[in-house]
Amino acid sequence: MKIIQLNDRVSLRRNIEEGNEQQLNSVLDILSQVKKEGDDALVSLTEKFDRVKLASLKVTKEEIEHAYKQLDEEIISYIKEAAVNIKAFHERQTRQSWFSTSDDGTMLGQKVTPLDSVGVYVPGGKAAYPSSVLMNVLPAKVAGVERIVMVSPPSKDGTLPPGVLVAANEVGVDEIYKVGGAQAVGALAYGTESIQAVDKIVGPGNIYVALAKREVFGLVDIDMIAGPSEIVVLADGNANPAYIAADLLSQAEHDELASAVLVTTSQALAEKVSEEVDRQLEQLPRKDIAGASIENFGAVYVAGSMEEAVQAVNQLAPEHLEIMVEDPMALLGKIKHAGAIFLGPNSSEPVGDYFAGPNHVLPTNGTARFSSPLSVDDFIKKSSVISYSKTAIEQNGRKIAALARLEGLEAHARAVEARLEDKEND
Ligand SMILES: NC(=O)c1ccc[n+]([C@@H]2O[C@H](COP(=O)([O-])OP(=O)(O)OC[C@H]3O[C@@H](n4cnc5c(N)ncnc54)[C@H](O)[C@@H]3O)[C@@H](O)[C@H]2O)c1
Ligand SMILES: N[C@H](CO)Cc1c[nH]c[nH+]1
Ligand SMILES: [Zn+2]
Repeated sequence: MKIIQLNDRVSLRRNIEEGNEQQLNSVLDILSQVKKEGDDALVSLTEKFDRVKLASLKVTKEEIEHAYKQLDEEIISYIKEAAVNIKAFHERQTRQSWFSTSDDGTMLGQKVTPLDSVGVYVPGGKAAYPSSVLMNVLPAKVAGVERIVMVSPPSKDGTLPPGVLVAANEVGVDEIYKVGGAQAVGALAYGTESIQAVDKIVGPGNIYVALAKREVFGLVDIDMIAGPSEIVVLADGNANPAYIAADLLSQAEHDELASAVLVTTSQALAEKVSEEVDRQLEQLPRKDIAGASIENFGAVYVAGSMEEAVQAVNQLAPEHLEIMVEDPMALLGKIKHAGAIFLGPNSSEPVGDYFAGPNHVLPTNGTARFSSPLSVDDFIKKSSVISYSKTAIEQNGRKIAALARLEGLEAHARAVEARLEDKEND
């Protein structure tokens, strides 16, 4: 792993979310096929990209029952326990409608309503992600979304992985379809004969999924464009190099484009972690992927002071930040930009990926500067409520009419004045 003396130009930005021209053209072509040909396009595109000819897109009850038989009781119980933790965390995020009344009889408020329908994309190319089913569906459930549709690309035998199906069934997904990539996003946005369109599409995916989500945004809402995983570890000289190397590799194994970075005040620790990464990498089953990620987007930065190190972390604004210093709580207040912050030696990043409760769908590529983890807020919307009394309109009607005329909007002014002049308005 490269060891670099820190200067002020650290960045995780990888300019990958734009895609190249060929990828964008391919996505536009796929979306237009789905719009024109509906289910026929979904079947032929699945044959082309996933190499499977589907007899039907919808997952049946029998397929879900079969999935339960393929998994050990023990792992099913862990999926259930993770779901309990994730649900409990997200229940603390719920918002209530509120209304307030003033002496003149005015009532103002904010009405909170869950979205009617949501489509959840679960990636299925390089790995199966039952954890992403829980993380995307549970906040929608807690928000009260009525219809939750899941899509995921089928494996070569035309099925979805058992863990994905069991997780979906455990958290109450209403409909599951075996379709992935840009074509799945198109189906959720435009609707086809079998898949009714939804109001919002959430969930991570590869570049084709990301570009398709960006393209249909406006017709439907989207959560974010979640890019490849990122981890930054902030450590002092006393941190455990083996733990740090293991945690860096945990994210590197996601993707050749994932990034894993250590920022430390200790040259000695930098050297030990670099050696540990090389040693542990050799023992990993996905060492090709993790190795490419470490080679291209891995780095160890050595800072002159903890202050300088914290500044670098805020500049990186990583998806995941682990703080491995003597007193991590003392540094927490100084961290401004990070999707999820893991404190102390036992809070390894995968604790958050699977089990603790907070969401693992997080802002990437520096977007933690202005955005937040997926949450219940992503699945609700707010309507403002205004109720003016006779007293309130009499006291304020002329002011409102004047403000309308300032904008040259006579009809606005007259609409309000109609109430003031109406003798029957008692
Ligand atoms: N941020 C998170 O929370 C999170 C969680 C899990 C996974 N991920 C990320 O999601 C991504 C998953 O990517 P993936 O590829 O494994 O699965 P995916 O399901 O996103 O993509 C697979 C689909 O891509 C389409 N595709 C493949 N090649 C294509 C081509 N040449 N032209 C058009 N379409 C094509 C196919 O339809 C295929 O079904 C990874 O980057 C992973 O790191 C992120
Ligand atoms: N670390 C990923 C988000 O960057 C989420 C995940 C799913 N499974 C394992 N990890
Ligand atoms: Zn992960």
